[in-house]
Amino acid sequence: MARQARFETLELRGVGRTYGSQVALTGLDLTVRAGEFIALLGPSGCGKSTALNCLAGLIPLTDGQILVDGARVDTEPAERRDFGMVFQNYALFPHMSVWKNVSFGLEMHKVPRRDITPRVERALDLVHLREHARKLPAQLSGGQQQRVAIARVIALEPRLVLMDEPLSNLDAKLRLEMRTEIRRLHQELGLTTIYVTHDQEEALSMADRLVVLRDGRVQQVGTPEELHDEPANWHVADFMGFRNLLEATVEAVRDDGVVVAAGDIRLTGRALEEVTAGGRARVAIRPDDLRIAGPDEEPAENRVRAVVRVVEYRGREFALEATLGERVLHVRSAVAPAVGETVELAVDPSRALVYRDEGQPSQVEEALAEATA
Ligand SMILES: Nc1ncnc2c1ncn2[C@@H]1O[C@H](COP(=O)(O)OP(=O)(O)OP(=O)(O)O)[C@@H](O)[C@H]1O
Repeated sequence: MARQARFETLELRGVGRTYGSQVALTGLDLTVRAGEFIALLGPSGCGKSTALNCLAGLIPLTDGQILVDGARVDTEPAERRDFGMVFQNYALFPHMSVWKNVSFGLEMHKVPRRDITPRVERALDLVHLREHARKLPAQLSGGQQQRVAIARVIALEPRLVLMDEPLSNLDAKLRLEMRTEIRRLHQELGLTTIYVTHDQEEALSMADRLVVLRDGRVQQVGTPEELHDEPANWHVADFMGFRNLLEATVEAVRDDGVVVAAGDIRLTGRALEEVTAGGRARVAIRPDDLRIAGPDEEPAENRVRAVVRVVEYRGREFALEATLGERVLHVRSAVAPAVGETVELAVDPSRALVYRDEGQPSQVEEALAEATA
């Protein structure tokens, strides 16, 4: 098959997929620009693999359209889309050498013989595997196998690269190395990439834009900074590492902030969704935005007195858990108080994000409920 020209835009319009009465994905709208690195992010079962497989043409859509530069591709079979896929389990041919694994796709695509050798060489060079070309996949480490899978896709020069949790079978150190490697390849080759992961750090460090999914629906699309600083709702905040999610009642909505009460705690925060006095809310605070304040430090507002229960050393700082009645607060701190000590925790009102609460449990609460069931 002849290579198709790179595109300007890839558009998903109302893409959905149901399995009987089970909605795996619904109403996915997204416009991807040429050269972008997009991460589809969300917890297990949120529909990210479904979205990727719909794009790849491995499963048909039940709703919506996929367009490349305005022309529909969702009606085309997978092999006509010119999209390349890197799978979680590498999906290498075990009986073929590294070289053959990479050249095979080119042969299948009827690339002229004289072009195959330079393309395989270049792809293997890019992933630093040239000297392993004669080996079989079983003679390689997991990281090297994943590099072969990536080389195979690079050699095909597809107009879109799809990656489904490509690093989840690697150990932590290799995962970090391969993150940088994939990012470097993306920058060097400018391949438009859609990358599925449940790891928010991975997504934040690699992607130009992130799409956060939950229960098959898009929650937010934004740059890493946008998602990090201003999650659209408390579920996104939950997923983005705001470990403190206090259930609260809105006391007052003022120009300079929203006053909320969570048991004995009273805080002024910044509303990122419309909230009304008397309504339920969730206050989301990152562990590194809760700081231990000195007794005479000004201002004295936005303070919580809590008892330190756990102190864990984490390299340059400490991860603390402090309790206040039933509540547990997670704090990142440069200093380590003693276990049992009472501390004053302070949060800047702009860093206490206030959201509407419809009463669903958070990830942690769900996990606790499952564990005690
Ligand atoms: N073949 C299928 N038949 C029925 N339901 C399915 C099928 N494939 C997926 N689902 C359901 O669709 C929902 C989304 O699944 P999907 O695999 O896309 O999630 P995911 O976010 O990729 O999760 P994971 O990270 O665990 O792979 C889930 O509730 C899943 O059970």
